[in-house]
Amino acid sequence: MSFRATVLTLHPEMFPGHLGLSLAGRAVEAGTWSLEAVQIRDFATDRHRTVDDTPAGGGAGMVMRADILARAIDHVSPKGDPRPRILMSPRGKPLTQERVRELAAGPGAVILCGRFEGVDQRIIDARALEEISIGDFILSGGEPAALVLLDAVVRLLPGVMGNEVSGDEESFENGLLEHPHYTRPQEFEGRAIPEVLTSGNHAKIAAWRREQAERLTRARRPDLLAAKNQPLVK
Ligand SMILES: C[S@@+](CC[C@H](N)C(=O)[O-])C[C@H]1O[C@@H](n2cnc3c(N)ncnc32)[C@H](O)[C@@H]1O
Repeated sequence: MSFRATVLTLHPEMFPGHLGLSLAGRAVEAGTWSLEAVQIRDFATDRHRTVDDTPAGGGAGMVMRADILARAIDHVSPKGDPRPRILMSPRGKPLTQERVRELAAGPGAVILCGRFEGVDQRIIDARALEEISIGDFILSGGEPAALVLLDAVVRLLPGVMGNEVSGDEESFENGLLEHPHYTRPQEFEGRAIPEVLTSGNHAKIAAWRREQAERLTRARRPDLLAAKNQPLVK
């Protein structure tokens, strides 16, 4: 089963972007996944292909209209489509590697990219859109966020990554940041590769890596350790 991504956007020319290159691009050619970028303006009803209007209650900017978005969503994802419908949104749940893994195991995703001030709340409610954020900052549009989400998902699809093992050892996969990496030359500007890594002792190397991962996580992301060790209190 191949992963099917449909992106609703005012800028379809931004896709596939970097996802047309390298491993992700080759995986499209191999039929592992597909990407369709659909112009939201094609679902407008007036001559000027208007998709937005002024905010109810006043204020700056424009809001994307629920009726136009509904037509677009229903066209690309009719009733019965099993794919989750996602809205890229700074108000959404932060994207995690766990959610990325779930999406990669599913049939695909329909992704709506906001622009302007965002979208009318009623389309979020009426089509049960899952709001996902890629971080606590504001982009000018959802397109780069959709590319980030799809990049993270596509590299996990079967056969996409050359070395399948590396996926399991990466940051976040076990609740820790990854240990540091080294490669040749043995010495760089007076800095040597830590001795243990050239010892050939695999148990010692594994222990050192684990220790480094824990040290880094404690220093930089204590929230990850806390989330891993403490059961959720409901
Ligand atoms: C200028 S932003 C709108 C910001 C909105 N007025 C707010 O304050 O929450 C336009 C669009 O960019 C996308 N976007 C911006 N920041 C994002 C983020 N951190 N994660 C995901 N999408 C984002 C969303 O699709 C959003 O509708």
